[in-house]
Amino acid sequence: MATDVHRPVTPKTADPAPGSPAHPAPGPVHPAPTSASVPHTRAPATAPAAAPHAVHVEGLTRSFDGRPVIDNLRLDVRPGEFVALLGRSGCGKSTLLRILAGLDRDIEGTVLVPRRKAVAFQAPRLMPWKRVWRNVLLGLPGKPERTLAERALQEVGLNHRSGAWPKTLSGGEAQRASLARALVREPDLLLLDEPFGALDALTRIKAQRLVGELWRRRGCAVLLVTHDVEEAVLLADRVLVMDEGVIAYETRIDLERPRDITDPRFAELRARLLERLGVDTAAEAA
Ligand SMILES: Nc1ncnc2c1ncn2[C@@H]1O[C@H](COP(=O)(O)OP(=O)(O)OP(=O)(O)O)[C@@H](O)[C@H]1O
Repeated sequence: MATDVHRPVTPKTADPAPGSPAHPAPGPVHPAPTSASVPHTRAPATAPAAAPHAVHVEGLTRSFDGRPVIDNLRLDVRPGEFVALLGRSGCGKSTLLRILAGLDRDIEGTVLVPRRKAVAFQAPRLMPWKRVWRNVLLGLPGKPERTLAERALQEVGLNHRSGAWPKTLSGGEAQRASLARALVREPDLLLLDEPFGALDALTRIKAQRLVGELWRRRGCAVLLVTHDVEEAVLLADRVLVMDEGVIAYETRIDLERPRDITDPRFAELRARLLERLGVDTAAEAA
């Protein structure tokens, strides 16, 4: 697995303009920083020859207006592992995901991620002037064939809308198109930022199942940012809780798949995570 090393770079890299493709193109997204552009690294930032991790983050700090939102954070994700990231609103989950995606490089510390990675956000971010299949191929180098997009669309059950305009898609379809755009990149790491947040309950369940299936079929590592504790326990091998700029708590989900939400062990894990998030489960039951 080819690995990208994200090291602190100055001057600050501009974020992509709103509406620009969210998905880093395959290949070295960030040119290796020159020594002149690496003013300080807290930890040695050399990529191991054979990366034992899909994500390796050490000493990561990201501040806004002098306030660290991420503060000396450490995180490892194994290849093929499904990790869910919970945390109260504003604790820095999306910031972490954007850093892993290479969309924010104004950081201190070391970030090692596979070169092949893709992101899907809560908003599908499709270009309205491009048909669905062209959206799927957006940002890929060369002149990729339509069939490449259609294979990915097939995987998410959307091949029949390949020639459609984005505005004619339902919310669930648009989200699946966004997933196809991620999958077409053959990612070793799939970064999902609340991808089901805007979907209605039924569509959400279907989308969760789809992501579970895709993960099993593809074998890539997944980092899913979510507010939904049940979703995290349903899908993940490991659930992390972010607080005060670090991973404050983590638990392994050893339940067999497919998971049964009526299993008392499921309920126990859910309750423990809610407690960690500061939710009073007794009040919830009342
Ligand atoms: N570009 C920015 N400039 C200034 N502050 C920012 C910027 N991006 C994020 N922040 C701040 O950093 C903190 C973390 O934001 P982030 O979006 O990562 O939180 P989050 O955990 O994903 O929240 P939510 O669950 O509500 O989406 C927030 O206080 C936010 O206001």
